[in-house]
Amino acid sequence: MSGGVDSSVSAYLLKQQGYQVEGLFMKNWEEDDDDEYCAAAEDLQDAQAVCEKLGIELHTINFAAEYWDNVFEYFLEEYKAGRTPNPDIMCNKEIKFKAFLEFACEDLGADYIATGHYVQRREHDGKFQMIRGLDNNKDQSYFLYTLSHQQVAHTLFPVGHLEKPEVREIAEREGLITHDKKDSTGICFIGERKFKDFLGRYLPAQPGVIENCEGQAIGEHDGLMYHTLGQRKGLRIGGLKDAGDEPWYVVEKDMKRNVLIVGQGHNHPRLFSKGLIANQLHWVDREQIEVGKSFRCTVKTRYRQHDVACLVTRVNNDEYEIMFDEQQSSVTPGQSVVFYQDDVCLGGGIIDILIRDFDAVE
Ligand SMILES: Nc1ncnc2c1ncn2[C@@H]1O[C@H](COP(=O)(O)OP(=O)(O)OP(=O)(O)O)[C@@H](O)[C@H]1O
Repeated sequence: MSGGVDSSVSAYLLKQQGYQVEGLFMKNWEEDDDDEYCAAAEDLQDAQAVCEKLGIELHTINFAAEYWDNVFEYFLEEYKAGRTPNPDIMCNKEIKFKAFLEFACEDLGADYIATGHYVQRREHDGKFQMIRGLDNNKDQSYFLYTLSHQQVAHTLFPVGHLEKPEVREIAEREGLITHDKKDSTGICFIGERKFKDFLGRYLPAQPGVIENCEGQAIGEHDGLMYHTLGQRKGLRIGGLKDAGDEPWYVVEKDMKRNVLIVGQGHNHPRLFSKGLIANQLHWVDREQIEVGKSFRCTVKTRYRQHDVACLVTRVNNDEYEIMFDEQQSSVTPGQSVVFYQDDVCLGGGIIDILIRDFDAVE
């Protein structure tokens, strides 16, 4: 229980269904002097209030050391390498569905864990598949592709077949104080504080030049790690004659020269990829395919993106090539590519290399 509305209603629904329910609140981040930004204490109080209302016990556990070693260090390494990681996906893999699941089953004697994620599961040929959440707007399967079918088999998703407004209505009707609590946004350990200040505390920033695609210096950046491909906001560009009003977008991070390369207009050709190479593949319940073999499915290269049809080919033991039917804008190394067959989440991997027309020309 996170102290949010989705896990509160999940606990309520399971109790209604006759399960013996207990709450588990985890703490993953030790606050520092900046703790005005950390809502953990308030979240714990809310989880406690909901458990009291439901008449269930609340346990707490601290996974801050595991989180630091397995999620936060990966997050910093990726930024250092010029990539844009997704720590929530790593947190699900290493913490929620590993340390947390093990603790619940082994130490608390649970048969299942349940979370307030908007996904569903379905038994198929004796295995559990992960299905998109019914509420298209909230579907969280993108963040859960690292789960195995055994982990899915041990997890209940009580709100996955509901729309978010229904979940809030249930919470209000049942007098749960979390009913109107705002959805969490952004990276949990950064919270509402400024991303740039936060990252700057852990990684040295190296200021440099911004160039246009013709190699002309047109601005300055405070560090490549503060920028991501496709980004528009926060670029300091100036003094360019006849540039017009169209906004500028990051199209490349030249790590060797510490130069940020930008292109003008949201249709700039260098923003588009026709495919990508992914590694660190995980399959929820699909058999591994042989090297050289292909299959068709749809993918998302970012949360809240429409699926795009593609051909997936296993290139070697570790790498897969994904070629889109239609070019995609702002695909970003370090983010995840997630595979679907209709509503079934097949699995996913980490985007390593982009396949773009202009790369071949250069
Ligand atoms: N600190 C925590 N302790 C225990 N469980 C957590 C914690 N944070 C998240 N979870 C579990 O993971 C689920 C998804 O977490 P996420 O951060 O995406 O929150 P959310 O979708 O806003 O859900 P909620 O409304 O329950 O906070 C939660 O519903 C909860 O079951």
